[in-house]
Amino acid sequence: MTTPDDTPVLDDATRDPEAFRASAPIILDGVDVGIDDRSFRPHGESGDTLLDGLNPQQREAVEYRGPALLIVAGAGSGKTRVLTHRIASLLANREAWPSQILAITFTNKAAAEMRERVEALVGESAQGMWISTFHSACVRILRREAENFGYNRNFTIYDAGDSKALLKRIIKELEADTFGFTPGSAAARISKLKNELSDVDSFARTADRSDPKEAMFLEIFRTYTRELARASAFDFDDLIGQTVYLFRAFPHIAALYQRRFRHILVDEYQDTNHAQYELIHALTQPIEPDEVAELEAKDYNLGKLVDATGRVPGASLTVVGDSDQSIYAFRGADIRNISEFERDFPGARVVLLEQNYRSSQNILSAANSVIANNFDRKDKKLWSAGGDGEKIIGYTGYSGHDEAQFVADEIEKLHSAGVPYNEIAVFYRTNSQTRALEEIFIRSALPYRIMGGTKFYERAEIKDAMAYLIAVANPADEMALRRVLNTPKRGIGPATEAQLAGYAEANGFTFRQAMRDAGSLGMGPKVTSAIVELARLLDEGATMIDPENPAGQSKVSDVLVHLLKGSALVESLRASRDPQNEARAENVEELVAVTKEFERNNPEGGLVEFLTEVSLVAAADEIDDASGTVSLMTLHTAKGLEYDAVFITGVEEELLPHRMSANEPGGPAEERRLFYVGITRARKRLYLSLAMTRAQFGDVAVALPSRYLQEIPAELIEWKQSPGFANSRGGTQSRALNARRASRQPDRGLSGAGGSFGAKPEIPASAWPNRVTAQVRDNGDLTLEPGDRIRHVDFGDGKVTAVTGEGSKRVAHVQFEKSGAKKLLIKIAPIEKL
Ligand SMILES: Nc1ncnc2c1ncn2[C@@H]1O[C@H](COP(=O)(O)OP(=O)(O)OP(=O)(O)O)[C@@H](O)[C@H]1O
Ligand SMILES: [Mg+2]
Repeated sequence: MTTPDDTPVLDDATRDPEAFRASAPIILDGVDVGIDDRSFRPHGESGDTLLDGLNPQQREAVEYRGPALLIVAGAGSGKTRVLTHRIASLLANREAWPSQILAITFTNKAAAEMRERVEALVGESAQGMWISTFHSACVRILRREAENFGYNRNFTIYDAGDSKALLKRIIKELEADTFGFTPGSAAARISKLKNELSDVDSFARTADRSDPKEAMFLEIFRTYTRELARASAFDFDDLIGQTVYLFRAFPHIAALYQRRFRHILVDEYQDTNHAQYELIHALTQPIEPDEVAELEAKDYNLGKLVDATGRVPGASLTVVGDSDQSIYAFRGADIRNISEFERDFPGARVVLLEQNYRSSQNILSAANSVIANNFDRKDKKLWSAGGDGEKIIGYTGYSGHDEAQFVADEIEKLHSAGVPYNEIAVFYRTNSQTRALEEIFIRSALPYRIMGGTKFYERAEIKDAMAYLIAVANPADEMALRRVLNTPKRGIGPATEAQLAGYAEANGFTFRQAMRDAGSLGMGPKVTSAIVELARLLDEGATMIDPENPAGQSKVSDVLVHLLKGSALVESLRASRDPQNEARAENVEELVAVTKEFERNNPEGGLVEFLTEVSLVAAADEIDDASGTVSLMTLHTAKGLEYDAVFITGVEEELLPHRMSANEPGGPAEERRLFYVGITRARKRLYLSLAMTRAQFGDVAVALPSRYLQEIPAELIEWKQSPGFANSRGGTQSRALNARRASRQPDRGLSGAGGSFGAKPEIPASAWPNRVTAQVRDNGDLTLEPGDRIRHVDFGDGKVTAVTGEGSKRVAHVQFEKSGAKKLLIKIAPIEKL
């Protein structure tokens, strides 16, 4: 493994600084930033041609040179494209070294794509740029600087599953479940605090300790923090939070990065949380004159970066975003980061983009009319010069399987008409919806891939094999050690494990040291030798990756194979004769193939780099456009992507909006943005589908059309099979009937399209114009009169101006404070009287 050089090599004076307007970069780690004139050679493209094919606003954004630029625009208006061209233009005009650029994307895949596009525009010079996610950028900084604040550079990264596993143990030990804590709830709360940059000490200062539940939470948080530190591990949120902490605590380290990155660009800025905001803020700070003097004394060689006033100005910051696509509030994302940008970065230029280049007008009109229902937003309308295009296709299945069959049939039609599979995507709100889709797709022999479903790396056997690698890379990682201790079975039971832990605790040892020393614990000879053998195997692995090893460092695949052989992990799976274990054994072998592929792609990368890469794969990263398969993913994963044809399935109440969001403040509005994100992924064809009954939450339940469907003008949708049953002959009754029939005759799944419930009732498409009455609730005989004040879950507070109609058709005319005048069907509107 190559260890990046930890001493910053400062400006290299042999370079001709006159060739560049900006001064030469600091070389932070030899591998990444070893740029010299030879590798900096934009081929052919001059800065001017980079502006071809951009509209005037896009050009303005690409050409702007100044401290801060905010590009706010709707979906598909070229925000990401502008970022790419902006980087290319800085490079092509030789205004910046690649190493002076930091571009933040939402997924590693988006990063790879942006790098490719920049390379296509300016050639190889894109190398040495940092184009990455927040998490990846922070890992690089932390690995380099870890030792400066008491961490080992081989620290482990705990993903969400690891954090929960640790919390599960802690909750058990503290008996915190009696207070109602679950690993999930504790993880969510800790994550939220960390995203607000609140650590355990600051939390302790504000927590109400007289409340036993709060006191217990503090205890959980404290133990969790201690265990992470002991294991030399960071959880996902720490990656950002600890980097911010590092910059605050060590200004001279911050200065290194402030000096290095001259251009910082952030995509999907609407989804940054407070910690990420602070990170960007720290990186764009100027270096003040007194600090400049101090740093010069330390050989920082700030050279030409120092301006006439004696300071190094802050990096130029470009952020792009769309507040209508903010879908991560539940993870602490804060739209205010956009709305307050101008205040936070004085002198910022704001560029608005209006034209959409992605979708046909019908798709955009649907998106516009849906999102217009969110109050508290600036009105903006997406438009396209590409013509109306096809109508949106709607379909109501009798069950999830019927819906899935429709999707599969339509995909086949598209495919025969020449749309490649990889230009087709199917979105859903929750992962549980994939079951029906998968069953039908398998039966129809449709090639598909699920993005971010049960991930390869989440499988138990893969986690086991990975734990061996982690224990080798980071001997302090106790969770990894405990995981491999008796996997495969070696007769080391929980009592022995506790004995080891106790011994370590009592003697101030690490768990690993206790294992090596197992001989002095007086346990049986068999157990003792099993433990000592395991410790020896792991130590062998550590020697294999030791940079000081005279025989040279081994490849990751060799280390893995050595560990697998030594532990007999695969062998024991094979020996069990359980066919599932055979599949597990194959998965572990697949992991060996993964390490080999990693070696091909990263000839310089070692074990730590491999582990980092694995822990940072996000759902969307699994997408492989070249693979010729239909992509299935959640709406959250779909952000930033585009496809010729898009299916949004399960457009039903309870799913979209999701039932969990219904009572959250801002929940339904956030769900609407999610739907908006889904709609705006489609270039040419959009399909919206739902089912009358859905097997969900362990039950077959009647499903109701989503309230959002009503928000799309009827003329934009052509219903192949309409959900207009509520208004057709027989009214709601026939629908209830269907539902009852459904529950008597459970969905037989593979019995075929619509076959589950016998003959399909004919529902005239003309029934749709009356459209769905999305029965969010039943307000019974709620009385309302002009003058009454009400609160609507989406529209906020308003005053009733008139009431018309009778019985269940009574309509309230309401003047909302923020969202204007609306008419609401009193029986079902999500309102309460104030
Ligand atoms: N001026 C232009 N001429 C032609 N095509 C363009 C232009 N600007 C953008 N596009 C294309 O339009 C599509 C959408 O652009 P892009 O992905 O950059 O939009 P976005 O604003 O980032 O969208 P989202 O909000 O969904 O992330 C892309 O295929 C892009 O190549
Ligand atoms: Mg984008």
